[in-house]
Amino acid sequence: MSTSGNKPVSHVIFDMDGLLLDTERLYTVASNELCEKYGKTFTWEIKAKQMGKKEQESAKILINELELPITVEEYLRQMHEAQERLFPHCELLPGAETLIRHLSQHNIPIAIATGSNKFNYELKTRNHQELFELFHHVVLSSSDPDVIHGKPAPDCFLVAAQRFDEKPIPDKCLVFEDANNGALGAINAGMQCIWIPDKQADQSQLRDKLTKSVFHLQWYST
Ligand SMILES: O=c1[nH]cc([C@@H]2O[C@H](COP(=O)(O)O)[C@@H](O)[C@H]2O)c(=O)[nH]1
Ligand SMILES: [Mg+2]
Repeated sequence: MSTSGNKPVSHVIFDMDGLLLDTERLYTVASNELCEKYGKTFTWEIKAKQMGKKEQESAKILINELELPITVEEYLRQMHEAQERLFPHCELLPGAETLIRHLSQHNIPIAIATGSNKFNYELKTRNHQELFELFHHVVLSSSDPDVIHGKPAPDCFLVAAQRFDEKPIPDKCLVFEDANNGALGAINAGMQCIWIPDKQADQSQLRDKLTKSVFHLQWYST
């Protein structure tokens, strides 16, 4: 398998939120609800800083940016309450299922590297279990002791590569990401990256560093 003008890849690592699952929209619903309680406005600029981070890091960003009068623990308690209500209904994003099944049928090893934790992973994948079983492994940055720093650090991608049986070098791994932090993390890991950003993302930061940038995973579905 190769991507045009780039090095051949043997293993594929997927981000999860906003890439495979339509959960970024739900994080926004939960964050809006929380911010409104304190008379504050949640913005895309703040969200972009949070995306892909481990949840403790992400909590600190929002609390500091909006000077919320709550602790990280209280923020997480309120967010988990909203997420328990919202995530079990999340849908797959267009093209995700076709691409996952295509790679799996062709015996290309696939894994997930997400900023999420175990609790949220179970909520988000509850209705998609058969599909998520096709992944060789899943790295949950917020619950995994081997992931010290969240994206844009390379940690979760390097851990994901090491957990494939073949332990591929980073060069041979291709990452699909939606978040700026995630795409930077993949590049920092020395991997190739296809960036599928939200339409609101600031693209100037990343364009020249990436293997490819597209607006839809469906673009890759055969
Ligand atoms: O609006 C938000 N989006 C995303 C996150 C963080 O990003 C992670 C999702 O990362 P990824 O895209 O790597 O799966 C979530 O678990 C959460 O920690 C967040 O806090 N708020
Ligand atoms: Mg994402």
